Amino acid sequence: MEPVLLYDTTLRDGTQGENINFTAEEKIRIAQKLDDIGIHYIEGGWPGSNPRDKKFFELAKKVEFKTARLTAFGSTRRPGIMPGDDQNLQALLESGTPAVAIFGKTWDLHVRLMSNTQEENLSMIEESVAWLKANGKEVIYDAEHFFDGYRGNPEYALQTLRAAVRGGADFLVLCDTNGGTLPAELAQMCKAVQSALDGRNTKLGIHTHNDSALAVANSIEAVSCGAVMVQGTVNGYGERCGNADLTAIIPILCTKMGCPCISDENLKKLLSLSRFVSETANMIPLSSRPFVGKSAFAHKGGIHVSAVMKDPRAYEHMRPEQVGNSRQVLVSDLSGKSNVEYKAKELGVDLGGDGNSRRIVREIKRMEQEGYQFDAADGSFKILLEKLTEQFESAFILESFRVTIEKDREKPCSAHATVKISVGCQDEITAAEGDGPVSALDNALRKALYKFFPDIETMHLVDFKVRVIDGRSGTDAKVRVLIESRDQDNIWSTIGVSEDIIEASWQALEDSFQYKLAKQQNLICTQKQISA
Ligand SMILES: CC(=O)SCCNC(=O)CCNC(=O)[C@H](O)C(C)(C)COP(=O)(O)OP(=O)(O)OC[C@H]1O[C@@H](n2cnc3c(N)ncnc32)[C@H](O)[C@@H]1OP(=O)(O)O
Ligand SMILES: CC(=O)C(=O)O
Repeated sequence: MEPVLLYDTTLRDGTQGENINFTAEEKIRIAQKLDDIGIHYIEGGWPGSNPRDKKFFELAKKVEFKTARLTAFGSTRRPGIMPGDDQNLQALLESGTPAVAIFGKTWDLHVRLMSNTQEENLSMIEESVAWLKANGKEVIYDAEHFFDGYRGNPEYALQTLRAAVRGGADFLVLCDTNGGTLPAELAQMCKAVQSALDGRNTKLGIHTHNDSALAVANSIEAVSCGAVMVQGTVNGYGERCGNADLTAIIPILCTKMGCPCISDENLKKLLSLSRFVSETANMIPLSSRPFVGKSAFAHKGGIHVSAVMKDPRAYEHMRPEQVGNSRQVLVSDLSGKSNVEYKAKELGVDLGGDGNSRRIVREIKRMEQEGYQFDAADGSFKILLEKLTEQFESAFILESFRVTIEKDREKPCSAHATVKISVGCQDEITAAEGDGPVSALDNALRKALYKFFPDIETMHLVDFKVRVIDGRSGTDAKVRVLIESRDQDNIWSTIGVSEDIIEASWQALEDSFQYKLAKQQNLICTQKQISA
């Protein structure tokens, strides 16, 4: 199969997605990551559109890209003027990139919408491409609405492509702009283009949108039909339902189609690229995203885990490490002993025999029926395993706590907590305030523990989620509290369940501190073992 070139448009079409926004500096950082993974073309933005994209191309002049050709995006000239008089085309030259991409109209309906004539549209395409070529650019011609245009008026759609070929375009990119095309018809139309342009040396590319959830499938289909450039975005960000997701297309090409568009080493950076872009876009990474999502290789069903432990191929279509991901085993009421044994090993807990794992499975199922959800709370699960196998060593014991909330007419609520704990044979009582009751409890407990474990300072609560388990019972319903905590090395989650939200919060909070302190004790033991 001919090598396929990857064309990333995260920084242009990606930013046309709702809530996706990057500063010029962030765009540079993303471009460097894209270059680092081996993307061949990076579309940086539309310099004729806004000052931010203009600034990006100014900043990019100082960046050396290892693999990628930086590309500026724009449209054909406006009707009735010369290309040299068109500000948008001028801006493309000023961006100083080796390659440019321009889009033109393929669909006769759209030509009419512009109150343009079909002849003038053909001239706009040919002259704009020719002018950019005469100015030394590699030109990628995006045939906007190609598939809709071909469906409506195939002869005119082909004429627009021929105009781009006459202008000297290096690539003709067929765009499924509205994302409504199905793979089989897309394949037919790609083949029709190939036979209509037979003998001319223009290479075909594909640019698809995900409105029918088929952007990746359509891109892959086009490659099978001979397209040598695939356009897409990281995480599929883009206008409306998004663009073709490169985090799926790249591994499919590399591992399933015998088309190694990036090296095996670079493929391992895919998850990190995906996370970097979602982090920069301030978007929560989608767990179920194929290949790079947190759940992409997560096994919950007991039957699956039992088989995966014998041979991962049973329920994994590829090795997660190939894309930088890893296998996860989740524990829940759908677990069997295989889940528990796998997870215990991962968490470093010795279960001491088959009988124990069966007993633990029964206990998990009972507790999940009560409202616990262990696949979201590794920290509490580790503590539970240790308790059930009598290995748990409590760093502290709660003697009592008291929480009060005060509301004065004008002022916002204020919360105060008093906590009494014992550590070894010493008692400690502390009081603290907080923005709310859980924050007050957290502050009081932290203060009490600090005297014995100063390292507690490095730990912070980063997320607190409350979910009513069965809302039909009104205010008597049980609540589930999930707390996520972190220190300089780790993130862990803990859980509490009760009819009382403060009690549920305390359970999750206590587990969180116990987990941290056990981790610290383990470290001290390991260090002692090392120095001995
Ligand atoms: C399929 C795609 O994703 S194409 C990319 C779409 N992306 C964007 O639109 C984001 C960036 N866009 C912008 O910043 C602005 O729309 C600009 C600067 C390009 C143009 O702004 P304005 O001049 O105010 O025009 P406006 O956005 O209202 O309309 C677009 C104009 O471009 C014209 N146009 C559309 N496609 C093309 C084309 N391929 N070639 C030439 N002109 C075109 C339209 O006919 C319309 O012209 P009109 O103003 O004479 O009616
Ligand atoms: C060019 C482009 O972004 C499109 O047709 O969707």
